[in-house]
This record gives sequence, structure tokens and C-alpha cells, in this order.
Amino acid sequence: MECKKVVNASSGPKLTESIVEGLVTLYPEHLGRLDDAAFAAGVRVVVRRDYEVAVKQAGKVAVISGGGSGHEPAHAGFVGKGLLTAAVCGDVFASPTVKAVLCAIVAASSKKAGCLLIVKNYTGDRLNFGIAAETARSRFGIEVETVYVRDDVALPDSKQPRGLAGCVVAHKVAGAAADRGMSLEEVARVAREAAARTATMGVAYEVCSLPGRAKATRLGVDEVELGLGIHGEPGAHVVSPPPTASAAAASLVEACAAKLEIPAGARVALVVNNLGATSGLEMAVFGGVAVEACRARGLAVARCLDGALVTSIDMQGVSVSLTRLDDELMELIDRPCDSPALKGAPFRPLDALPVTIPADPLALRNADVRSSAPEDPRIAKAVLAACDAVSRAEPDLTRADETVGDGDCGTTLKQGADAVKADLENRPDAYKKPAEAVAALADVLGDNMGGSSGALYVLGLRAAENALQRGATWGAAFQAAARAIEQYGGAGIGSRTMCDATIPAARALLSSDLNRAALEARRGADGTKDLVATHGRSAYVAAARQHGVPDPGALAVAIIFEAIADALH
Ligand SMILES: Nc1ncnc2c1ncn2[C@@H]1O[C@H](COP(=O)(O)OP(=O)(O)OP(=O)(O)O)[C@@H](O)[C@H]1O
Repeated sequence: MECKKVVNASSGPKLTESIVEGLVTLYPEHLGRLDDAAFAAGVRVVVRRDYEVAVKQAGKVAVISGGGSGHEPAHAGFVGKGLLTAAVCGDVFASPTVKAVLCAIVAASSKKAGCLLIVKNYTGDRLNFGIAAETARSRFGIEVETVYVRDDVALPDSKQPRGLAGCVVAHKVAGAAADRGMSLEEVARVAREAAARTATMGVAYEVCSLPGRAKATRLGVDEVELGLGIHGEPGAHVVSPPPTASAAAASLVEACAAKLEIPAGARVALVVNNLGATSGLEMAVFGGVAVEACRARGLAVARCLDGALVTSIDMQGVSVSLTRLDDELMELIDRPCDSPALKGAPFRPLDALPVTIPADPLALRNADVRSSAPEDPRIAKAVLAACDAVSRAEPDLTRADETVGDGDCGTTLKQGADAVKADLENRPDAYKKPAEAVAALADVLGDNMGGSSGALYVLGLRAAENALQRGATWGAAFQAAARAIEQYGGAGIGSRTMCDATIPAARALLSSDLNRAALEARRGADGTKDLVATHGRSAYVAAARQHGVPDPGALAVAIIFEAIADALH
């Protein structure tokens, strides 16, 4: 079955046409497209809107790149001041035609200044851009230089390394040089230098899927590919199980640094490229550890660029490019640019080290709780039993929350339980008296447990702590806890929340005993299977989906009461 894509046409020129149309519609201040009727049908070339004045009349070198579509924002997204003059757009993963490249050269270049072609090193691109360059020279008298980007280091013995995300560095450097008014020869020299000093390697956690085709199933659930191309071709190595972000970053950085023979202490520009469908969360994690990996290798990360730059449609993965900088490249990389995808000075300096703002932990922690109540060894026993029971129940709680919520209730509770257990081991004295123990629980859960349930537990525990400090019984203290949860959470009996377990359990604890309270908590939790949520995240989930599944928060309360009753019987 075809994979789902947000497109009108799923392949061929119609798809390319709609990509180009979309970009020029979205970025009219930057982009225009060549009128194909004036040249030849089927030509899809995106140009700087102001190319006539800013490039041709100004006598500046035109910088042109392109290739197959599917790598957006490359290359049309890099068309603009200080970057590309024009981008030639082929069909998805297919080289553009000679005619299209020739049209771009002839339209965008002046005879006086000439044109630089930046070509990713694929046979189709080499041939089509090459024929166009020769024709532009012989038939139109335009001087053309070509720079090949062959930054791939995944296949060490390859005679024809592929062009990958490193082309962005060549675009930036050449665009800046052309903008500064350097000659064609000079622009080509610095672009060649940038390309030669750049190495790239990537990792894919999921391969890409092409519009109109079935989703590729090459990679097993436990596999990733290292050293891949950007056209869905298999990577150089399959690695299983998937490496952590740190391990992946370290191997990519090492491969690039080794290939470029970068000595320790050298300045580099780091490009962390999202291959298309890597989440913002993953990009943040990976970007940070990629910088760390460079520093661990002794490299000075002088400039850094991250984001979706040269994608492979929807590949879930990242590539790392390193460029060994010298003063000239650094100066050109730092010059301002203005295109849809890159603006200002997109290569950021990373000189400043991350700052941690010191917070005064004493100001955040509650003043010590001291009561004259006698010590009670049953408290630690009950706490331990509750923690173990919650940890054991994590899969059940997760399953329930995956159906009726966002799936994190079990892990949130387990995180709290693990932290409490560790605190109990470290500070057993804090769990000997009622008010002190409850205060310790609130402190630990407040620091370690997020989510709604984290806040609700802390609220309840604080209320119980206050009551216990005033000499309340456990029954009265739990009653105060249940009331605080009701008051701040706004839910009550029948809302399909933990209140369906806490309220009846509190009543039973006041009038009867712990066993009765556990029974009532369980009855309340089971009863939520027939309720429709009015509070909490489940309130946004269809009623039919909730039916027959207990509220995870209520279920956890029942599990805790049962564990304590069992431990203390
Ligand atoms: N207003 C409320 N009053 C009482 N209990 C609530 C309330 N809202 C949610 N809950 C309880 O919290 C449980 C879910 O806890 P969890 O920590 O997963 O919170 P969440 O609602 O998913 O919020 P998030 O994950 O965004 O913090 C629910 O099963 C329910 O028992």
C-alpha cells in the first residue's frame, strides 16, 4: 500500500511542479521561478527574486546548485542573498535535465562575471550539470566553473564519494564570496576548499518513504543504519540494537574527523542535519551530544548549524558534517545571508559554555519538620511495600494510560517510587515518624515526579503532613489529603480520576481500618471502568475508548492501599 503523504500528485513532474509552486508562493519576497514557457517546457528553476539587479547587473558571480527534489529545504530553500542565485529542481531523487540546468545558467549569469555550479557528486548530476556547463560556455559565452561536493565518508574505499549535507557549507561559502564581489576563479577556489575540508556521515533509525510507493521495511525494529545516502539507499552498516544518541554522535564525529585528519585543537564548523522526520526532541538531544563528541575528540566547535537542511524526505535520522575551518572560510561562513531556510548568520558561535544558574536548595526545600510523635517502624515498611507495588504495576498502569490518556502515568509513578525507595535507603531516619516521613515523601515526589499525578500526590501529602503535625490520626491525615486533591484538582466522585479511589478509602480509614480502606479503594478504581472522565487527560479521549479500562490514577491508589494493608496486617 502507498504510504500516506500530504501531496496532490504522488510522483513525477506534477509533484516537482507543486513543490516549486509551493515554495515560491510561501516565500515571494525571496524567490521567483523561471517562466518555463519562455525557455522550454518542464524546466523547474527557482531563482533569487532580485537576481537581475543584485547578481547580473551588479556583475557578481551566479552560484547555482540543484539536483533531485526530496531534500527540501535543499536546494531551493537556500536561494537568496549570500547563498544561491538559483536552484534547479529535478523530480524526486532524480537529476534535473540538461535543459533545466542550462536555463538556470543562462538566465541567472552575466557574461562578465560567470557562474559557479555546485554539484553533489552523483553520476546523473555530474553529467547533466556538466553538459549544461559545456553548452553554456560554447553556445552562450558564459564562463562556468564547477565544484563537486563529495563529503560522504561512509564508504572509505569509494572512488566517487556521494554529496551529502556538506553541500550547505559549500553553498554558504560560495554565496558569501560571490556576494562580496570575488571573481569566478576565487569563488570557485573557496567553494572547492570548503568542499574538500568537509566530511559527512549519517545514521538512520527509520528509512525514508517515497510518495506513491509502499513504505520501506528494510530496517528491523531493533536496527539502525550507519553511513547512509540521502536517496533511500542502504547504509554502509546495520547496527543492532540502536546506539544511544551519544554513541551514534561519537562514531559519526570520529568518522568525519578521521577522514579529514583533523588534529586536536583545530577549529571546526559542525552541521547537525535532520534527515527529515527526526523530532525536535531527538534533535535537541543529538545536537547537544554531537557538540560534546567534538569536544571530547579535542575539536574546537567554532561554528554550529543545526536543523533540517538536506533531508531525505521523511528519514528519521541525522547526519553530522565537520568542516575544518581556516580564517578565510570562517569569515565567509560568518557573512550574513537571507534565504527562506538560512538567514542572518546561521552558523552560530559556540564559544560560550552552557550556564547553570545556581539555585539555593535550602530556599526551595521546606524547613525541617520536627514532631514529638513516637517513632514507628511500620512507616518505612509501608513506604517500601507501596514503592515496590507501584514499580511492579508500572506495565499495567502504562497500558491503561496508553488507552485512556497519554501513556505516561505508569512511568511517572514508577519514577516517584524509585526516588522514594532510594531516599529511604539513604535517609532511613527521615521515615521514622509520621509527619517527618510524609514531609520526606512530599519532598522527594515534588523533586522527582512530574505529571498531574505528581502534583496531586504532593498536594495530598502536604495536607497530610500539616494534619499530622497538628497531632491528627492517620485516618484524619488521609482525609485531609483526599480533600486537598479534590479541592485543587476540581474532581470528585464520578469524575473518573484518582478521587474515585481516594475519597471512599479516606472515609473507610476514618471509620474503620486499613483493610477496609484498601477494599474501598479497589472498588472505587474498578468502578471507574464504567465512568466517562470529566477531569484529567482522559476527558479528551472518546468515551467508547475509556469503557472497560480503569482510570490509571485510581488503579495506582488501590495498588498502594492494598500493598500497605498487606505489609502491615
Ligand atoms: N483533576 C484531577 N483530579 C484528580 N486526579 C486527576 C486529575 N487529573 C488527572 N488526575 C489523575 O491523574 C492520572 C494521570 O496522571 P498523569 O501523571 O499521567 O497525568 P496527565 O493527566 O497525563 O498529565 P501530564 O502527563 O500531562 O502531566 C489520571 O489517571 C487521574 O487519576
